Amino acid sequence: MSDAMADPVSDQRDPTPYDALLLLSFGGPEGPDDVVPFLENVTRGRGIPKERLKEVGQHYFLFGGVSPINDQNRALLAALRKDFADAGLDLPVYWGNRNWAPYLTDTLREMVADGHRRIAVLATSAYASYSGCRQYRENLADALATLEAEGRPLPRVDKLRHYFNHPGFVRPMVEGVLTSLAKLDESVRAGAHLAFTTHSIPTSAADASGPAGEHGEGGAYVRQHLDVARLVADAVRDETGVEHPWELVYQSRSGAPHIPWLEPDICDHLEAVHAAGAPAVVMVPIGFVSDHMEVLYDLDTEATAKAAELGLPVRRSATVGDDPRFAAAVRDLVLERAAAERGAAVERCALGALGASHDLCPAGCCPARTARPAAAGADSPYA
Ligand SMILES: CC1=C(CCC(=O)O)c2cc3nc(cc4[nH]c(cc5[nH]c(cc1n2)c(C)c5CCC(=O)O)c(CCC(=O)O)c4C)C(CCC(=O)O)=C3C
Ligand SMILES: [Fe+2]
Repeated sequence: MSDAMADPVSDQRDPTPYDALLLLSFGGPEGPDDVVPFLENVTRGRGIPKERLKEVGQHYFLFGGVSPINDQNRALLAALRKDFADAGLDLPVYWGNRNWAPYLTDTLREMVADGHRRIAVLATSAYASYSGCRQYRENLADALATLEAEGRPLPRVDKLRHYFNHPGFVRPMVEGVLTSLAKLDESVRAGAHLAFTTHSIPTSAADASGPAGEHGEGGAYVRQHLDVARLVADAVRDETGVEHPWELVYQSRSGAPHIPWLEPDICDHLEAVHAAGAPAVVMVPIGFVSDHMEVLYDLDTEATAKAAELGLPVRRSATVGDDPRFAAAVRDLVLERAAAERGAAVERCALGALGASHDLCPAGCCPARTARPAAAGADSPYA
């Protein structure tokens, strides 16, 4: 691995002003009876067609009604606690979800009861966009509003910056691609294409993602993913000496068919590169932090079946999950933000062309279709 990929986690350990870290995630069902209520939570007020919901419910039932995402977050929680303890960083870590137990509001209430008032928040989404950033901020505002209505003291919550280009996020993915390439038959390995995938979102949401006017078509969402794809592809080339053709493609589209979403879809892409003579493909889910249902169903089940039908050898590379380098990156992000909040000089660690993302989302960043209160940004109604 090149020096530029070296891990620059600082050796300092002062989390002041933070007194706790909250791991904020999506949540998922843990048994067949959870599936429908979970989907109702996810889609409340979002106008997703009934047919799509039935179909997505089937994805979960295929796996016994259990999403792997909660166990993956439990593993990440353990990895964070171990990393912090090993580094001598004394900062308790809690976990709460947007759509399933443990619910964010319950966790935040517990944190306040435990005396925490200044909370750093890590969302399990590395990129800008309404779904990956502002929606989590809206959930934080909702939770704060509930605590306020209950007459409890309100903590201050600071969402840590987007970490798509942090080496602790990028480097494990590079290794994942190398592992997947090694598993391909030697006869097809050198010619293998890399298909970087992320969640499709409406093109209007992509165009509006990030601070208004700072990014062109596709917005911060597409630019950030392109930057990561290029970083991973370049690092793989440096390691193997082979220039693998690559493209950024999309998966998990929902919503009404007449509304444009980001394309091409991974399955259409597999067809296209197969027709163009690609001997094999490695699917690289750079848009996700763990191998949850969108990876397990949309890539490992659906896209893999499509490839089999085409006779195209495919592999799917691992997401970062609970990789210790990712846990160390989270520590780095906490300490970086803590120093910034204290007014101290900070060294921000970021690879690629875009630089480190902002700490505080500016007003109107990643706008919602209908404006709602969002915490942890310049337009937050909370301190
Ligand atoms: C950008 C993005 C991420 C990545 C960032 C992040 O991680 O936050 C993400 C993650 C996830 N999405 C997930 C599940 C679902 N997403 C849905 C619906 C939607 N996602 C969207 C976007 C994203 N989603 C959008 C624009 C919609 C349309 C409705 C709307 O505008 O809100 C639906 C409804 C059915 C359907 O339409 O598919 C489900 C069930 C799970 C859990 C998986 C598990 O259980 O293991 C995870 C991690
Ligand atoms: Fe989603």
